[in-house]
Amino acid sequence: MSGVRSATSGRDGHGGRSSTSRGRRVVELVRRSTRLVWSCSPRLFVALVALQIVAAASLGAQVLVVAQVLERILDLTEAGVTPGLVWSVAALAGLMALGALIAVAQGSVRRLLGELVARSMNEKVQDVATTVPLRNFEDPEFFENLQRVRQSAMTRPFQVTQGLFTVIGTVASSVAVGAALVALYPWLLPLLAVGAVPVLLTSRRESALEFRFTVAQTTNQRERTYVNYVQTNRDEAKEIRAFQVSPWLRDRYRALYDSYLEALRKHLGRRLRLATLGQVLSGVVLVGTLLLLVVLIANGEVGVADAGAAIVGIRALQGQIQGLVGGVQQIHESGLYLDDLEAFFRHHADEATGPAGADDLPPFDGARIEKVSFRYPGSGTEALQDVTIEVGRGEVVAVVGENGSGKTTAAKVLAGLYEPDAGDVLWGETPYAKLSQDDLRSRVAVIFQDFVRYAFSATENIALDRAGIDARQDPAGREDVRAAARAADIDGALSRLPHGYATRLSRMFDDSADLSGGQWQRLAIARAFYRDADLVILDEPSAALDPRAEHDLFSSLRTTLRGRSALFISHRFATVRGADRIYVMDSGRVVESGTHTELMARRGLYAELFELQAGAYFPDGWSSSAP
Ligand SMILES: Nc1ncnc2c1ncn2[C@@H]1O[C@H](COP(=O)(O)OP(=O)(O)OP(=O)(O)O)[C@@H](O)[C@H]1O
Repeated sequence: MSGVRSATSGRDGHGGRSSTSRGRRVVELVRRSTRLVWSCSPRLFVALVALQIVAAASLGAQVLVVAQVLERILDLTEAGVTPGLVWSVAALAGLMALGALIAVAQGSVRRLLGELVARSMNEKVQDVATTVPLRNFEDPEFFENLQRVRQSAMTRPFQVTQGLFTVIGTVASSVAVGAALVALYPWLLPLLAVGAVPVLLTSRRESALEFRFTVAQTTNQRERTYVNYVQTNRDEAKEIRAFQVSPWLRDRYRALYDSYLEALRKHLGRRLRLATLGQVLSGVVLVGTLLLLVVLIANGEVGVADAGAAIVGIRALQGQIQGLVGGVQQIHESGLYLDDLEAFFRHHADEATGPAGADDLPPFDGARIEKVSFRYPGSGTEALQDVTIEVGRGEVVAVVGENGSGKTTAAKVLAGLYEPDAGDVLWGETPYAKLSQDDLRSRVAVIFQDFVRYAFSATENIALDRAGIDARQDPAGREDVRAAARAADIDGALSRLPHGYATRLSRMFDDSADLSGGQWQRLAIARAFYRDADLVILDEPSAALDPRAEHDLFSSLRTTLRGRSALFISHRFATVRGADRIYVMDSGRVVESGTHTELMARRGLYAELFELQAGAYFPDGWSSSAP
């Protein structure tokens, strides 16, 4: 992640760059923006450029027609209203109307293009976020970068599009109006160009300030978003009320916002001072140009009609140059974010691809983690130390241990979600690292304690898109989806929903329904059963189940698995008894393993925990002959 940081920090666009390299940077940014926008829709790109050219030509023509109109108006007393005057006025009105119409069309096309560019960038960010190794999500710096690029991907590509077309349009219009001005008086144009320089320079500095401000505020922004989310999210709503947390959260939100606003005020003050400096200097040059025009009229070197048209032209050109400066500023400002986005994509591209020339996944013949150690990024202690856990073909294996002993971490390593720092993770005898991650994921089904409750239909929640589009809307549920639901004993409840399997499971949307905690858990188990995986990993699958459901689940587990292997984590020793092998974890290590009978005979940690739990049911003393 530090790579992303270094790719963005210090890139303020100034840093002692010469004006040639600054010019090159703008050209390079225009080239990249053009490529980006073009790749999203060549057709709209061409349409927009064509519109810009027509708009520019109409603006240049307007200046010349104004000269004609003024000349004929000055002739009015001698010649009266001539057809030439009427035609000139009509041409001027027509050109102005055309300009206005083109502006409306440009607005629409720009908006569409902007959305297409934003979609493409957002999809790239989503691709990275959903494919990088899970370990990244343990790293605050990754989150920070992800948050920033996610935000920039939403708005900045749109701005690049806007900026690019503003530049194209204003350059074309400036050329057209400039040509008209040169025709009226050759020296006006260079003077006006000089006037634009101060604004150009200060606007570049403003862009750099803006980027630095955004980067500096990312942490604050993330925390505000989180506090806002907690206060407005459905899952948190009950606890917020029960624990009366809202005043504390509100204060926290307010404090974060205050600190952001203070920084924003300072930042805006700096931008305003810079903008004022640029505008004042450019204004001085413009006043000089207009005074020159007055002198030229007084000396009779320029006619009154031409001078009038020149003033109209200068006004138009000034508008174009300001637009050009704004466009360059927009591109430059967004360019810094584009760099940031591209650095993020580049940095994570290799991670997402997995091993080159991955081996074919051999038929399943057991999987194991062997002498594995693992430390979470930024954590001082090892979550796993020298851990070996094996699941043979057709075996049902359990992992038990106290909170924080490393069970979930071991399951994630076995599922191929975390790479260990030391030791091996093997599919049969092939290390996971040599296998295609996609193939591996398709052969392992994992249900975590905190499985996701998708606000989609029941079918989609089980099949996760594998059932096909039609099945999602089918209240009766497709047979394979129902078979998985039956195995997890949730078919009845889903069939009774208002739209059966097509019911959307969330109260967030109209015409939807929600399930109880235990029903959700059964649905998650159905999700694991639905996948045709060789290895099923269930992390506390029965935590929310009632005793009957739990008994049913485990008594039928082997039948349901139909010869597939399973590793399950549980705190309930009654469910663990029937496992082929039980691993007992303590402080990141496997301290015991064996069958229930073997472990009880050892009189170690397993026997202690088992008897502790059993004792709660049999306070007068538990014996292995108890029911
Ligand atoms: N994302 C994380 N970042 C840093 N440390 C973590 C993270 N997740 C877990 N840990 C730490 O790793 C150790 C093992 O956690 P793990 O979740 O594997 O335990 P567990 O046995 O599954 O616990 P439980 O029974 O409470 O679910 C704990 O000390 C925990 O604090």
